[in-house]
Amino acid sequence: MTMDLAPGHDEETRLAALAVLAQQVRELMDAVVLTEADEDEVTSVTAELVALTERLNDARRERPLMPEFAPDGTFRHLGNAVTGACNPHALPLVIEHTPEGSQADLEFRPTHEGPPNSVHGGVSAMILDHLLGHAVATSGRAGMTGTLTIRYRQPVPYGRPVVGTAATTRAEGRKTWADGTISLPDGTPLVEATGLFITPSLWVEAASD
Ligand SMILES: CCCCCCCCCC(=O)SCCNC(=O)CCNC(=O)[C@H](O)C(C)(C)COP(=O)(O)OP(=O)(O)OC[C@H]1O[C@@H](n2cnc3c(N)ncnc32)[C@H](O)[C@@H]1OP(=O)(O)O
Repeated sequence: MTMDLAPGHDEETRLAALAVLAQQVRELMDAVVLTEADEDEVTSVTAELVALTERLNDARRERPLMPEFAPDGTFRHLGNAVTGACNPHALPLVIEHTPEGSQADLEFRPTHEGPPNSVHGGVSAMILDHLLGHAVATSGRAGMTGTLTIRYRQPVPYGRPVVGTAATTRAEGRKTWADGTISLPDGTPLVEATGLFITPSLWVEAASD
């Protein structure tokens, strides 16, 4: 089912409300991984969540929100798993375009736990994949990740600020390479990444049609 809005409904207001819902679901997910509630309480909460899930599914889209330009002209992808304000899976990452490349202040959550008390390596890799891809895209050479190499130097904490950065390093034909890091605010590197991004032949063919 598609989400047809009632006439006069302000879509931006609805999306803002959806972003608040997504944030509440992030809080809910942390509550789930941290709760010590007893079995009856857990079962009771689950029943309420089943009902809430059904209410949302009464007006279900076929797919998450697509990339688009917001009314103020900024690019956004509200359904994205890394940056989407309307996707509870996303932190969401807010990426700044800097003279060097891309940067984001971020704070992981208890739901990102991998090894006890630190962030799962796959989650760090996902964030770096996106940051590198953003740096490549904003250099004007958008592409898909071909390879991503990660070096885990120190465990990444959750519940405290860390910084993600990325920048392109070289380009050759449809290939662009980028490096990035997740670091402590004092610059101590925790995770380093190098990626190869390839502008798909399909995109090049579509652009020349
Ligand atoms: C502002 C917005 C910011 C958005 C940021 C988003 C960041 C998120 C990025 C992602 O996570 S993307 C999702 C993960 N990646 C994928 O799903 C990619 C899946 N693979 C493909 O779609 C295609 O294989 C690919 C586009 C990578 C390449 O297809 P092509 O048909 O364009 O490649 P082609 O076969 O013509 O090969 C071109 C060159 O690339 C090389 N190549 C292809 N795939 C490769 C690969 N995977 N790794 C390394 N090299 C590769 C290939 O050998 C060749 O090298 P040479 O020119 O030197 O001969």
